[in-house]
Amino acid sequence: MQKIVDEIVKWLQERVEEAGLNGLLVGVSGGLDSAVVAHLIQRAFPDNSLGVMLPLNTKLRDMDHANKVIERSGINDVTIDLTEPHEAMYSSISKQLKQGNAFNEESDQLAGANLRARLRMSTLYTLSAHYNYLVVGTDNVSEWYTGYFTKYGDGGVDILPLLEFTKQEVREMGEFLGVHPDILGKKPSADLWEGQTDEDEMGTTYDKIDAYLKGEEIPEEDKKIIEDMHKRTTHKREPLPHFHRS
Ligand SMILES: Nc1ncnc2c1ncn2[C@@H]1O[C@H](COP(=O)(O)OP(=O)(O)OC[C@H]2O[C@@H]([n+]3cccc(C(=O)O)c3)[C@H](O)[C@@H]2O)[C@@H](O)[C@H]1O
Ligand SMILES: Nc1ncnc2c1ncn2[C@@H]1O[C@H](COP(=O)(O)OP(=O)(O)OP(=O)(O)O)[C@@H](O)[C@H]1O
Ligand SMILES: [Mg+2]
Repeated sequence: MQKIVDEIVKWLQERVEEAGLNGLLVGVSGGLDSAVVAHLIQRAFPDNSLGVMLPLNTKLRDMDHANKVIERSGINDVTIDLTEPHEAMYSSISKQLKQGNAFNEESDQLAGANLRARLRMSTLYTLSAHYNYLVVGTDNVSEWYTGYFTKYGDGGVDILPLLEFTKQEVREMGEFLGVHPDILGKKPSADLWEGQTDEDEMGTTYDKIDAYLKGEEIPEEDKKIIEDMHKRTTHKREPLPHFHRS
């Protein structure tokens, strides 16, 4: 694990040098993926890395976990509360839709949820321009393959150090880096709505996705869910379709 960590740290340093910028930042949620990235970028740039906490009706437990990440990694930090901006933007869009089309709490849950991820992205890029830092993404291969991220939200980043690692490998890296056991053991969640967990929403588990990606046999129904997700989200992984002049 030491070798992989050293290689990622060097790769991060090279990306910053190549870009001619000063350092790196990441959104710290209190979840595992961003915890691992926070530790890695702190190692790459001890004085020029930033963990950004962006609560949005965030539960105390997750704030506590995010603070543990900041403490244990030793990364510089900033907190910007997005609860009010999200409420203002969501209700304003809803009000200005034509009558009868206004957002409905239930059916537009996903629209409001994805707006959270995109507000976080906008905030990270505002800080990125201020500090001259690259925005580091946290996607692992399991999320990437299934497209389980918001296009231009948490998927809107500059570089992806964990893209070739499964969720289980990210957990092992977290153990090695000294991520708090409460974070290593908790259920992955996008926290886009109350009680959301990745595995409930997807209808399959990271263990099954990881096994599928390693070419192992998994139950037919899980295989179908994974393949359907992959197909439906192809557009998120491809270059933008554009019209070709004849
Ligand atoms: N074929 C196509 N070609 C080009 N573009 C296409 C398209 N189909 C849809 N689109 C566009 O894509 C949009 C839908 O994609 P998107 O906006 O991403 O939304 P969508 O994939 O519907 O939802 C995002 C999913 O990622 C999950 N998520 C989000 C954020 C963080 C995490 C986490 O793990 O932390 C998880 C979230 O819970 C949800 O299940 C459509 O509104 C449309 O604009
Ligand atoms: N409250 C938050 N503050 C700052 N960044 C956030 C917040 N919520 C989500 N993010 C960003 O969005 C990314 C995607 O969330 P995701 O849930 O996939 O990762 P995670 O929370 O780090 O790990 P896990 O998947 O185990 O919950 C996070 O890694 C983080 O960079
Ligand atoms: Mg999470």
